[in-house]
Amino acid sequence: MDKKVSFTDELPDVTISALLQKQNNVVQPCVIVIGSGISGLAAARSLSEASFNVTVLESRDRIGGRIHTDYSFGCPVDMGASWLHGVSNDNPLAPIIRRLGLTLYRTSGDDSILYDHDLESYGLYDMHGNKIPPQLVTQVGDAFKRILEETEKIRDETANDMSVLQGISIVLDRHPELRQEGIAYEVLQWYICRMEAWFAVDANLISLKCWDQASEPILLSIYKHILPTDECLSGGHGLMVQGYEPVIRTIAKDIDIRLNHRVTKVSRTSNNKVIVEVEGGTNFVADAVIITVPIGVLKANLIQFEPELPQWKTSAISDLGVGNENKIALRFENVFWPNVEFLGMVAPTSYSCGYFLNLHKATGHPVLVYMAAGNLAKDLEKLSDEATANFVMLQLKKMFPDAPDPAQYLVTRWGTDPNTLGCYAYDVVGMPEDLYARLGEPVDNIFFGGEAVNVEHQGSAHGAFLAGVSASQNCQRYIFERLGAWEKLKLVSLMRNSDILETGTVPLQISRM
Ligand SMILES: Cc1cc2nc3c(=O)[nH]c(=O)nc-3n(C[C@H](O)[C@H](O)[C@H](O)COP(=O)(O)OP(=O)(O)OC[C@H]3O[C@@H](n4cnc5c(N)ncnc54)[C@H](O)[C@@H]3O)c2cc1C
Repeated sequence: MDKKVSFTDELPDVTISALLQKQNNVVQPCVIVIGSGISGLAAARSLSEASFNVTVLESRDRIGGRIHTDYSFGCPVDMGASWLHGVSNDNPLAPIIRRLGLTLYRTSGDDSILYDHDLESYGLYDMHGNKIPPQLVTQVGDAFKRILEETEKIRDETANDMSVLQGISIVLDRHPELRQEGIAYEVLQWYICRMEAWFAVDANLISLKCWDQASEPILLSIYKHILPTDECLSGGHGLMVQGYEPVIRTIAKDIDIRLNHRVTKVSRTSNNKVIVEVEGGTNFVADAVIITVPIGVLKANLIQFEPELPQWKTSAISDLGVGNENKIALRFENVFWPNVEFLGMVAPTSYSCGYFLNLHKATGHPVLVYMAAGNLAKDLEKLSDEATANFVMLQLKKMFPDAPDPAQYLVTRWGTDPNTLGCYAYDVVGMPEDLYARLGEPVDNIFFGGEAVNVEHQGSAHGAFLAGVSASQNCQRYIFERLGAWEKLKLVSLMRNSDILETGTVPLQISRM
């Protein structure tokens, strides 16, 4: 990772003793980071290692944001991010995972997302509890692959954008042989449901034109047999067996983090400072600010800017979509389900399909995690936790009529949680293609990090991490350019090597190859 290297070119030619004489008079530059998700923490860590004075302001009473490992079941259960996408040393999170000796359970050895879990490790059922023959699942999967391939042609043919669902519909008109009937149709809906879960939005809302540009690793993953995958992180997808929390704690170590500090306003002053106002009236003054709050929070204008952000920035914020995905985790006293990674229900619409991640297979704990995305995720947030758990149990009982009640359950509400207001960014039909890049552009001494700023890996933990490091580097460069020669020298003399970004030789621990 490119870090701190370019600054030293601008140093004055001095002796160490002269430097030491001057050192005590130099004030370290001060930066505020808003948000203690993985992006904000990565930014803060990188600034701190570069000897900047950094304070993180976090609205919640916990760190981690959309990475949240819950321990109330007596075992770690990730209610936000749970997979490492790209189980390889190229993944920027690999050095931390390796150093902590965390285990990854690889649900897929390749980079696909639709076929990211071996088909033999799925148990698919219809609404009446009948198991779907695996050959049929494979056969419909092959048809779905062809359909996706054909949608690419539609995109190349048409100047105007359309939704992925419209693209699929045109393909099926042109290629009646790819249409599915009866139970095969329901299996196709289940594949669409899985795709929608990845994007966290229904297929009628995803832009056909942009989904490879903005969600490039995702599309390449979908088209793994069709398009080259050289820009994807390789290594497939691995579940964090001990949960993501240790990674968060490691990045956050020794950083000045103020919990329960909800930022309401960011003002730029005429003397190049920023004033960051927190609910309750406290003000923090700094040389720069890095904003890493979720795109949903920015879209809802929960932070006021003085002067207002320029139009190119506000339009990027409003034009990006934000999807939703919720998890409902159920802990049982005993395991009564088969030893597969995923249990899925097929149905006549993708909305009514569903699936459970079987944590027992990966971690040994008797836990199933239901995942709902798009409109279903939104609708579930209208219910109480108890009603949501009941709904999920009804789904489970379609497959296993004798399923007992869970001993405990957990329900997320990422869409209505005011600290998140959505799951992660997606491309809305008909919008410009440079939104992620614009979102990441600084406005003077206001810098932007967060998942939605990463042009290549948005919607991921490693993408958010990289966006934080990148925002920190831009911020450092900005401040460094404005320092006098002695301040520069002081700063460089204090910089230390990163203890978390280092690349070691310890291999990643993968429990399933
Ligand atoms: C259900 C779900 C499943 C996912 N699964 C995966 C997965 O398996 N693998 C993967 O790689 N990625 C996954 N992701 C995506 C991944 O979790 C995110 O991309 C990443 O965690 C985002 O990090 P971030 O730092 O950008 O934002 P966040 O983690 O959201 O951090 C932003 C922080 O800002 C705080 N904040 C908000 N408003 C304010 C305010 N006004 N003042 C101060 N602080 C504020 C928030 O409380 C939060 O702590 C998933 C996400 C969800 C929701």
